[in-house]
Amino acid sequence: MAQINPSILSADFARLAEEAKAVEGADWLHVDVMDNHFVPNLTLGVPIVEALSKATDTPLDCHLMIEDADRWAPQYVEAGAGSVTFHAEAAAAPVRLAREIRAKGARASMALKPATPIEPYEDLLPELDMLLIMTVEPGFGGQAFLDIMLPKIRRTRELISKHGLELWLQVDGGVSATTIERCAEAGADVFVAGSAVYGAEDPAEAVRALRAQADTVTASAPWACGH
Ligand SMILES: O=C(CO)[C@H](O)[C@H](O)COP(=O)(O)O
Repeated sequence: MAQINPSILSADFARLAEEAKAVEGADWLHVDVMDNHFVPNLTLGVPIVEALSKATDTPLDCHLMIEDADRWAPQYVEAGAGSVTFHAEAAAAPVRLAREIRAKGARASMALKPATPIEPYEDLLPELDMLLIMTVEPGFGGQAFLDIMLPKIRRTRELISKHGLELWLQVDGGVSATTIERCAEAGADVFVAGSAVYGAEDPAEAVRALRAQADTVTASAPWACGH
């Protein structure tokens, strides 16, 4: 089954609790943490994640687009995140960090910017619960999907299969009704969607429609693990 994670980057930040409730039924709520250093945008931090985790039953999938991930990521687990994604480009000790996130009780995930290849990280995959392939340059919602990322998604799926891992493969950026099937065909099974969900008249229905569309592909994929 495909998972759809609405990105609150496209929500109304003055009504975050209501916006979180508007997508209950989604698998996870994707929370974009940006520090204006790793990416040229600034969003939210630990106190808001803590408040959001109390405001919704949907588990939080925190995507840290921040420098010094080794220092900050564990604090997002303590704030209530069920999954914490750090960037490979921002972590000094990714293995130690993934182990620390898992030891604190959350799923550990690592993200790759578009220009970062997967191959140097092959041996780290067993340390992770999810790998995030960015399909836009991180920093802003509403950007056009980068088709040139499809081969990387395909190669990552092959590595996951080769090692027999139950690693989730997430894509983030420009995911919509127009692009989700291409991502699923390439091997993604977790889809972050910001503007395609929060820009819709009925965000909960947009989540259902995207999931159904992705499932037309993932349901018959040899690697689908039914999570
Ligand atoms: O991480 C992100 C940007 O860095 C966002 O999650 C992503 O861009 C979602 O927005 P959209 O679906 O509108 O592209």
